[in-house]
Amino acid sequence: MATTKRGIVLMNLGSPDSTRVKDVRRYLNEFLMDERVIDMPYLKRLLLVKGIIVPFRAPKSAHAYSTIWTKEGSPLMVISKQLQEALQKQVTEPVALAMRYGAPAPWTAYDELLEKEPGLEEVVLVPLYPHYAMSSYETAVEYAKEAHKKGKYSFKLTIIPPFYDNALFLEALADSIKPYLQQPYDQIIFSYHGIPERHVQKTDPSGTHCLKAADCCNVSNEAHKFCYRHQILVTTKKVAEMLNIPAQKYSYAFQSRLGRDEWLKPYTAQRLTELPGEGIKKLLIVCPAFVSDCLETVEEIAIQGKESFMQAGGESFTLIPCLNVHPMWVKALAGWVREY
Ligand SMILES: C=CC1=C(C)c2cc3[nH]c(cc4nc(cc5[nH]c(cc1n2)c(C)c5CCC(=O)O)C(CCC(=O)O)=C4C)c(C)c3C=C
Ligand SMILES: [Fe+2]
Ligand SMILES: [Fe+2]
Repeated sequence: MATTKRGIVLMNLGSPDSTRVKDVRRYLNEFLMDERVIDMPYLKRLLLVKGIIVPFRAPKSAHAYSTIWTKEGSPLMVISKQLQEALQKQVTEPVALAMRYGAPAPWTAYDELLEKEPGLEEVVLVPLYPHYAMSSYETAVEYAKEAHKKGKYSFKLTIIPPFYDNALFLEALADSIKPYLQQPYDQIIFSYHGIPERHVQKTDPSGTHCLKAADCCNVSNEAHKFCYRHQILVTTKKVAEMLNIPAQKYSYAFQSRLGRDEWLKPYTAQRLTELPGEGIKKLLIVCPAFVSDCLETVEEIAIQGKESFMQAGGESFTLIPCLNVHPMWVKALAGWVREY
């Protein structure tokens, strides 16, 4: 029986090349000039990003990165490479890594696979995002498709869909949280990267359901295939059920807001200052929109978030690590690649 010669590309977001302001500026310019991240007409976006956001943000972000940077690079890059190596041990197909911003670009990953497997017939692309958002999953997929088309590669590109409700992902996530539930806690927050509310409406193909219909995310609808809010609610509810966490002991919130637009609510930063006043003094926090620890978990939550929670009267604050190279997560990836 002839088998297809396949390769795998794991695709994550990417980090700056270093913590130097110049490198962070270049990274932020590429990231925020993405029309799926800052969805404005080109000239308006250019003025806002290059004239206002990046000049102010780059030095601050560079400092934030410097507090979490390791000898090998940013946590996101280091962990993504570890994941690539761990998956490579489980599958016979060559595995490469690509990033949406910065290096390695998708074409570098394609070329690397072709070098290892010259007769490559199919590449399975795994965007490392459990949930659909135009600013994460969609932009990564479109970028990888564009690179495939421009490079006139002859192999077929197969793309793994968002896996927010996939049993293997949920089981791995639940397993990673479980040991932390042994310690005394008042509540566990599922904190997801936020997005502007406008983005949720933009990805609704009907234009009439998301954030328009009553209780939209809990009423079955075609739009949920692209609805970030619906998908994070499903992940939260299913994991809480799997771990028997009672309703009053868990909640969800959205972090990393940028700018003044309305983003999905509640905001994690605000909840962290309110919770101690509501009697929630011992907090667990998990960030399931990220499969690898990164600036947004290690700096924003574990450093800044902890500080504001403790200053508001909190007693204990524990960040549960992302899936990173959890054996069940690596196994899940290997299984999907076999299945697709
Ligand atoms: C989980 C998926 C992500 C979504 C959705 C997302 C949306 C989104 N992000 C910004 C702006 C920034 N995000 C930044 C960092 C960052 N974002 C994600 C993931 C998602 N972003 C990750 C994994 C990271 C960490 C990268 C790392 O190197 O560790 C940053 C850069 C850092 C900073 O200056 O804060 C920005 C800027 C917007 C505007 C947005 C939706 C519109
Ligand atoms: Fe982000
Ligand atoms: Fe929805």
